[in-house]
Amino acid sequence: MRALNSHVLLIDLHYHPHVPTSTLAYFRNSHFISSLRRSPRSRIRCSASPEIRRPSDRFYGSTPSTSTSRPEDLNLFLELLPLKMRRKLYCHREIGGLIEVVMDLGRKPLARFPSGDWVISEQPIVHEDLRHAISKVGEFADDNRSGIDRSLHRISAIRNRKMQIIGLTCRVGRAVGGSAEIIRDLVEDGGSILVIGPPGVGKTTLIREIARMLADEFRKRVVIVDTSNEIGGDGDVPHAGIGTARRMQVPNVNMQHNVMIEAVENHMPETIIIDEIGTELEALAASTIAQRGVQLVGTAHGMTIENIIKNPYLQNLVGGIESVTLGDEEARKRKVQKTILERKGPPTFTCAVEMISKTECRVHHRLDATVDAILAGKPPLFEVRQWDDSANDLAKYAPVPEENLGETSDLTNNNIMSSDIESGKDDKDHPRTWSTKWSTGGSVIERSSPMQVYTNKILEADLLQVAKVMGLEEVIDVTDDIGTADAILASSSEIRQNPWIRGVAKFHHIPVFVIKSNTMAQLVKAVRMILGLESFGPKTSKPLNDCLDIEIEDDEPKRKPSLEEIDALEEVRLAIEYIVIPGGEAVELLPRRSEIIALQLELVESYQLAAEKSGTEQNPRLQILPLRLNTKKPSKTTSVARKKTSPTSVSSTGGSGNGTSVTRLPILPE
Ligand SMILES: Nc1ncnc2c1ncn2[C@@H]1O[C@H](COP(=O)(O)OP(=O)(O)OP(=O)(O)O)[C@@H](O)[C@H]1O
Repeated sequence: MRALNSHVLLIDLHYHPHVPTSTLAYFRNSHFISSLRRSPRSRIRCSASPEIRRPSDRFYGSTPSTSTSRPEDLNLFLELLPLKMRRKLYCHREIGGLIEVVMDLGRKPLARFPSGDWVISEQPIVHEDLRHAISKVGEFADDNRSGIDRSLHRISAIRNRKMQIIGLTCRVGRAVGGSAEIIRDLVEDGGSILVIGPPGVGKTTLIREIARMLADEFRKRVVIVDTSNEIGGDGDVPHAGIGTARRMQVPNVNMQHNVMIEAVENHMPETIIIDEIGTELEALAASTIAQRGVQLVGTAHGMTIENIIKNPYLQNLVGGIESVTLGDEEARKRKVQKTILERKGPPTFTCAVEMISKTECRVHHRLDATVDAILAGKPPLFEVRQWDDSANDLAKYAPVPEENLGETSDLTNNNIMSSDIESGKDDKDHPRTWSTKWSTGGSVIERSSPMQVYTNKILEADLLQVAKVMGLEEVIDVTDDIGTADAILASSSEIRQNPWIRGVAKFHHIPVFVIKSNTMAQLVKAVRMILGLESFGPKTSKPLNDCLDIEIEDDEPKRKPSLEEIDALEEVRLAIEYIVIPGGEAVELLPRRSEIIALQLELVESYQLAAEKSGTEQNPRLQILPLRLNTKKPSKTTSVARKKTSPTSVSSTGGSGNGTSVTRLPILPE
């Protein structure tokens, strides 16, 4: 059951004038930035019900969402500081958003706020200040971290070579209710979620709230593997911020992976929450857990998925990578180099969230697709989400991939959630809400349902099957009613024979997508073009009186001639250039398959010579005659064939009158 059952879901697709500044900063130097700037983006806004907002408090008011930490939690934190420093800090207007206090021996103490650092006192820290702070916290574990009993604060120590503490980083921990609203749909979906982001961006706070949400709202059996007691707080009774989730402490950091496995084996969890997966063993333990069908929510340090892919210890989290050497044929088909990188196996996590700030993130709905795209050197598709605390509003931006930009001007505002489409994801929160606008002749028809395609002499079942394989069955459908169709899909022969299709298309302002053959490859391309996932290419005829004709070209690379073909054509060339033309004699060629004979005939005709078929039905062959053809220009295919066989150029040195003789060629060198 959803806790925020009064959520309002507004689907609002339009050009959004602003991209959040911090998002832009994050994407600087990235090719995504251009697509974010240039592309029309779809925006989905989800407003949460007002109940989740509580009256803001000076201590918690400046934070996004709502802190569920108690005021005494902050008092516990401030007690770490000597009285004078405490008083000064307490008066700071941003005290509610305090992130950390840094105390280094012999240096001025610093307070870190979201707005920047602030010097608490001009008096440098002395041993006594450090001793005071240390006396208020528990023992430091072997990761040099400690906490304050029943609070979420984290105290990390810096030691000198004699192992004496000479510096402290004291981080304010707080449970922030509502901080997981930004990815509520992912949490609810039940897939495993990898959260990555730079230090201090709010990963621990986010997964703490996810743990609470899953345990309290979705009634799941949640076990937190709490390596440095950061999620559930210090002490044996966990902090209220984790709700009814259970917490397992870890005696020392090197045992984190053991405790992860132990959690699955002993406590029958449905979800395991783990902060900071950082070693190969932990990554392996995570993948073991995922294989046992347990939902996993974990964090790792890194800015982007690419960082994780490049990290040899964490690679396993995204399925691992391996280099593969392709055969010539395969490499040509895929249009890639022979040695490529590929994902080794399925990633441990279903989706990934790259945290940009406490209120912004990038969601990769399908981690496998993202990893594959990165390995193939293509931009991965993701969704940018931004939580607006003041409006209690979630905005989702889906950048259109770069390759889809630029050429779709005739079908403007073809706004589709491309990342979701690509991922084949069926968002339960907003099913069947693809909104498409076709702009035709100045009038815009708006619709909020799957694209309706009218097919002509193309099996509907074929189209639907292809859409299904592509994971796009939710966004494309077929219709019998051409008047309500968004697009027409027809074969080129049909279009030639039945010009009425164009007439109707023109009348209803519907684009016509024309395929040459009913192959899967052409249908895949057609589906992508209809949905605006692929540009139309140079062959698109511009709108003729509002009717847009889009010819779908074959992606197949032009086939190289086979050895047999080269051999047969070379035979023709030699016969013509050595015997037929200089000697004026007919030449009978070797028996060949009829397709090859057709090619030979084309080449003969390109020399403007006549030929006739001879031989038996089983062994057909061609005879080149020393007779000149009157007209016939060399065809395109023939000229290609000629190039392949390196023909010698014909010199026009004269010719005989009655059309039966040929121009003689100079004698060729031996
Ligand atoms: N949504 C939020 N609203 C207000 N404060 C937040 C929010 N998320 C995190 N914080 C604060 O930001 C600071 C850093 O948060 P957190 O410890 O969760 O970051 P982190 O990414 O886990 O850091 P690290 O990687 O160093 O462990 C903490 O003081 C925390 O209270």
